[in-house]
Amino acid sequence: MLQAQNLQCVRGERQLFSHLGFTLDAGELLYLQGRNGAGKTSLLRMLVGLLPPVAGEILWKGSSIKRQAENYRAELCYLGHHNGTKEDLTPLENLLTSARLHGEHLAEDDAVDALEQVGLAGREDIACKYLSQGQKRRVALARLVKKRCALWILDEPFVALDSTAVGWLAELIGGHLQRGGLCVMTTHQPVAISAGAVKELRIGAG
Ligand SMILES: Nc1ncnc2c1ncn2[C@@H]1O[C@H](COP(=O)(O)OP(=O)(O)OP(=O)(O)O)[C@@H](O)[C@H]1O
Repeated sequence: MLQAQNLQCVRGERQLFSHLGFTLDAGELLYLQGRNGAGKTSLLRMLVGLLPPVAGEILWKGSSIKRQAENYRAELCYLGHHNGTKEDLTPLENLLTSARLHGEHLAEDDAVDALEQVGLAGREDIACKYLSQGQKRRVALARLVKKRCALWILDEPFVALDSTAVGWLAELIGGHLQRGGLCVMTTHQPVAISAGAVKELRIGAG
């Protein structure tokens, strides 16, 4: 369903990778690996269409993501390095605003339920600037709970989470894969996720 063909990435003066390719099918998880600065985030940004490759092509369901940008965006959920939460808004406002910006319908009850599932019950109405780093990460992750999209692209999703939240997120990703979803992610922490097929791709040397 997701194919990367012959990708080349250059940032500044440096070529980070070239001739990079993989295929990922329904129910599969791809771990991107590599040292700091190897180009993992750059590849994720390419996969979501935010960074055009110097060469190569990314295909979703057999056709270039450039030719179906809107459809493709509707089928993916990207969680970047940064949480993308607005500090002055509450977790509930953040979740509802993010859904609206992405053209999704999210009922307030469902948003409250998502926040409860990520362990933020009782914190829904406090401005995010008063939350801890791990709680802010949980606000960002709450987006994954209700959004039913096929492809999850996650950049270091476990960062700042305590062990309970790491276990919860591993189960959430496992459930997504069991329902036939796909996931590409980077992590420097080895986390056990039950998935049909786990693929690994190492970027750069070392
Ligand atoms: N906008 C930019 N202009 C120039 N160079 C950039 C830009 N963004 C990133 N880089 C460089 O590209 C390289 C790869 O960065 P990237 O964030 O993709 O690495 P990474 O593998 O995700 O690293 P980490 O494990 O530390 O998160 C780094 O050397 C970085 O400095």
